[in-house]
Order: sequence, then C-alpha cells, then structure tokens
Amino acid sequence: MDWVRKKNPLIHCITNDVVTNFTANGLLAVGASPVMTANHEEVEEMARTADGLLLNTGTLTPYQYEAMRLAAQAANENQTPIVLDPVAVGATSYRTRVVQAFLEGVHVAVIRGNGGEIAALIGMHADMHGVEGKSDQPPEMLAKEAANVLGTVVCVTGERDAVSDGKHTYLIKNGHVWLSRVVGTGCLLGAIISAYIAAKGTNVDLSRSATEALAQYGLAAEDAFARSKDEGIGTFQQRFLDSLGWINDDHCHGKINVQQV
Ligand SMILES: Nc1ncnc2c1ncn2[C@@H]1O[C@H](COP(=O)(O)OP(=O)(O)OP(=O)(O)O)[C@@H](O)[C@H]1O
Ligand SMILES: Cc1ncsc1CCO
Ligand SMILES: [Mg+2]
Repeated sequence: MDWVRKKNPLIHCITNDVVTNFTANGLLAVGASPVMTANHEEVEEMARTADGLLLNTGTLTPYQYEAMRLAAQAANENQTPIVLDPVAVGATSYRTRVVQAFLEGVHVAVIRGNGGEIAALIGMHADMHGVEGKSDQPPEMLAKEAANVLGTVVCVTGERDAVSDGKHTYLIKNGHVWLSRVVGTGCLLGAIISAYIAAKGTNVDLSRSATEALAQYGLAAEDAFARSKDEGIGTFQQRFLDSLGWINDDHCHGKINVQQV
C-alpha cells in the first residue's frame, strides 16, 4: 500500500448502509481519504474532485441508482477510474437488470465481486444466497470470460481470487477464510482496489495493480488471523484493520502468492 500512503487519494464512495463505517476506516488505514455521498445536488461535483469512484449496490435504491449514474458520468468525463461492486446481482431480477443497464451507459475500470455476482452479471449460472454467491466455474475462467464480455478488468473473489483484463489473468491465493465471516470484507476490498488504482494511475497495467491490491489485502488477513486466532472473529476484524494500517511492500516481500495463468 506504499503508493496509496504516498498519494493519499480521495475515494468517493456510493456504497451500502451495512459497510459504510468499515469502508471509511479501511480506506483511512491504507492511507486513502474516504468521502461518502449520494446526494443528487452534489454528487457530480464530488465525483469531479475525487481521485477514484467506488460504486457498490449492496443496499441499492432507485435514488441511489440515479446518484451512481450522475457520479459515473462526471467521473468518465474527468477520466477518474470507477470500481463497481455489483453486490447481490443475481439475487434479485431488479439488481441484475439495473446493473446490466448501468454498464451500457458508463465505462468502469474494474468490477469486483464474488463468483455468483460476476457469473450473474454475464448471464451465466449463479448460486446466490442473498449477498453471498458462488459460481461453478473456476475463478480464473470466470474472470477472463467476464473481462472479455464486459470490456473491463474483473476481479472474482472467494477461496481463491482471480483478476483478468481478458488477456492477462492472475490467480491470487493469499487471504484467509475468516474474511468471509466478517461482513463487508468484499465491499472494503472494492474500495481499496479503487484507492490502489487511483494512487498508481490509470496509465499503468490495471490488472496488475488490482492483483497487487488483492494480494496485499489477503496478506493483511493472514497476519490478522495469526494475531487473533485464539480470540475470535471480533478481534480478527480489529486486527485486520491494524494490519491494513501497516502493510507495505517490504512486509509483502516473499509472501505474495500470485500466479499468472
Ligand atoms: N474461503 C475463503 N478463503 C480465503 N479467503 C476468502 C474466502 N472467502 C472469501 N475470502 C476473501 O474474502 C475477501 C472478500 O471476498 P468475498 O468473495 O467473500 O466477498 P463478498 O462475498 O463480496 O463479501 P461481502 O459481500 O461480505 O463484502 C476476499 O479478499 C477473498 O479473497
Ligand atoms: C449483508 C448485506 N446486505 C446488503 S449489503 C450487505 C453487506 C455485505 O455485502
Ligand atoms: Mg459482496
């Protein structure tokens, strides 16, 4: 996260009610600055001043959808990168329909979701259980297929994570299963990918930047588990924020488990 700490990017988040506080604290921990607003009166102006825009559909309403559209148009005009987290797409027909329609009108740099959400987004079979979702496809195949269909970088997360831009595909094995026992760790990851690509710049390879962000996030979780396993997931959540606060390139040296596939 060295680049994020050096650049201190401002990340405008239009995200869900469940994870707002956790997302803001996680962004601060890695050295980014969060701002949350979906107010139609100001959302375009805020998106224009931000270095990155995060859109997360976790508790999507028609009002919030319109805010996302306005902010995304302003971000596209400014060439500010957008990260989309299509939470629970596939769980209801409303979400699937509106997120697919949204993607027809705007360009997003990165889409990050679990296997079910990404599969549903491209019309493949998805096994959804509310906000949790799985696909029967291996994550690297799904990420590559979705990247080609959607014309963006796609990150598929789960037990193993995969990132693809359609040409280059990476498999990331860092992380810990306890991440799936704390709500919003996927949502925070989307925000941190946004901070990472905003800090590194959009003229560097986005799939590599996203892969680095995922690997460092996973390593922070491994470290947090080692320091909380005797306590439980409440302590893990706190230790995870602690680890995000100090994880850096030096710490990651030799511990990154990434393969190009
Ligand atoms: N079984 C697992 N083993 C290791 N890491 C996991 C596992 N499941 C999820 N993760 C990690 O948890 C993080 C969140 O990914 P996940 O796929 O659970 O997101 P999500 O379903 O969108 O979560 P949420 O909706 O709660 O934000 C990622 O860093 C991912 O690598
Ligand atoms: C539990 C939950 N419900 C809507 S959004 C959200 C946070 C995790 O995605
Ligand atoms: Mg999710």
